Amino acid sequence: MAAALAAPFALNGAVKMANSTTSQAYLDGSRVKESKTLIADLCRQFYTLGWVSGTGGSITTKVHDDSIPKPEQLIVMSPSGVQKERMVEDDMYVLSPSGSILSAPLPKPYPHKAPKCTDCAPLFLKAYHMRNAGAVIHSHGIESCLVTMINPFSKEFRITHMEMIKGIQGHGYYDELVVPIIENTAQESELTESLAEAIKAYPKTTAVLVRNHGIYVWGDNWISAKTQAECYHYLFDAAIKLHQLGMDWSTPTHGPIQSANGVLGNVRDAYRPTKATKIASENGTEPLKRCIVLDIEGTTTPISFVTDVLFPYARESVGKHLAATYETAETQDDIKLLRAQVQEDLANGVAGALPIPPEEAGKQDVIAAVVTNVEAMIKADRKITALKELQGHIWRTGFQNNELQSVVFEDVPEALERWHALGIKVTFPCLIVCNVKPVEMFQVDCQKYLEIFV
Ligand SMILES: CSCCC(=O)C(=O)COP(=O)(O)O
Ligand SMILES: [Zn+2]
Repeated sequence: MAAALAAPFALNGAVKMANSTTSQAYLDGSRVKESKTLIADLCRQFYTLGWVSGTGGSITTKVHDDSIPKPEQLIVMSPSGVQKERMVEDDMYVLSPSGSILSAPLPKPYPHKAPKCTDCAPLFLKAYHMRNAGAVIHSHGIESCLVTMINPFSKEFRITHMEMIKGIQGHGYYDELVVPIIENTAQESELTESLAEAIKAYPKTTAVLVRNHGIYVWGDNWISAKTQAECYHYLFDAAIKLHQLGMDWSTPTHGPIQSANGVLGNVRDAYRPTKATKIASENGTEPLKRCIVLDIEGTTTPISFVTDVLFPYARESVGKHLAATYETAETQDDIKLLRAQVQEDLANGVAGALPIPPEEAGKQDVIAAVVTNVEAMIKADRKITALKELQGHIWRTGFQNNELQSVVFEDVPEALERWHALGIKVTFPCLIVCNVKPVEMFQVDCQKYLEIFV
């Protein structure tokens, strides 16, 4: 027999709920009984799946009763620290919709511990209150644990193009399923605030993963929570197996994880522990984060963009750029560099070199001579600093004026987003052949993922 508690809601043997008064008889009645038995049955079943072994994991359901609006239905929860597969109806707690304990199990003799409501109670209440859930399952299934460990910095689990995604509320086969990951804490109840934050930040989610621990899954009722929990575990298992096969679970094709030479790089390699990472984690400090150094020409951007767009643009814009910026210190420096280069070229008899007159000759004459020299240098495909500097400045203006539109391969934004989600920084080598700041070579929506080049 369960023991009824004197809770703030108990009124002369009646339990006052938000809009209705329920008698003690209701608390002891068949609907509550069915929910208690259901939790015991489900726990036995989930034990065989490894979701609630070693007393871990927990289940809660509302007392489904069509005559009572869901926010006012009573809640049944399992006890804490017990062998979940051996629980019976009388082991369960009954709570009011706001979370007050209305009835608790009777103590059992040694070696049983004194009864206590599940430590997951505050977390379950968040799902009830923030999502109007009808049932919540907390699983310690190893798949839900391992999937958070593959990429230890990831804040989300993402997967797409898997049939079982259809079993998750509001999702279709082609949708990307995103499950937030929160960090584990010493005590279950300490997870409450980060779980609430994740629920708020991911309005579409019906689950939250807890790193190195498990998952919380909720649904409109116990059937929905159970179905979704099964689908989530299936998808985590699939992701782990794909990862073991060297395949990328997060892309639509689930193809091989690209080699370090590929555009996407090798995310597994990005997490292969280095000595420094190992030492840091052994010391209990946060492991070092990794950085990917990207090339642009031929890696993120077609080489043809440089040859067919950037170089012609620079050639055609020299005169206009010099005329518009002639008085600036930057352009004066560019002209100074070019004048010195031309003097050297003249001394060496380089074809096409023509003297650039001194500043006193006037803006027009200086610009005309610079344009002639620059055209000859571009025609000869000279790789000289003076030319690269001027070209870089012309391209920068072109990107700023939107006369130049950046081009990146179609899988680059996806890779940048994924690396960003994994906490991996993306940067570029200091010397870029075309002397454009890398950030300018990317569409605005990609720029946020880049470390700004300085
Ligand atoms: C070995 S289980 C540790 C506690 C835990 O994570 C859990 O889910 C069980 O909580 P409960 O209080 O329901 O036993
Ligand atoms: Zn747990």
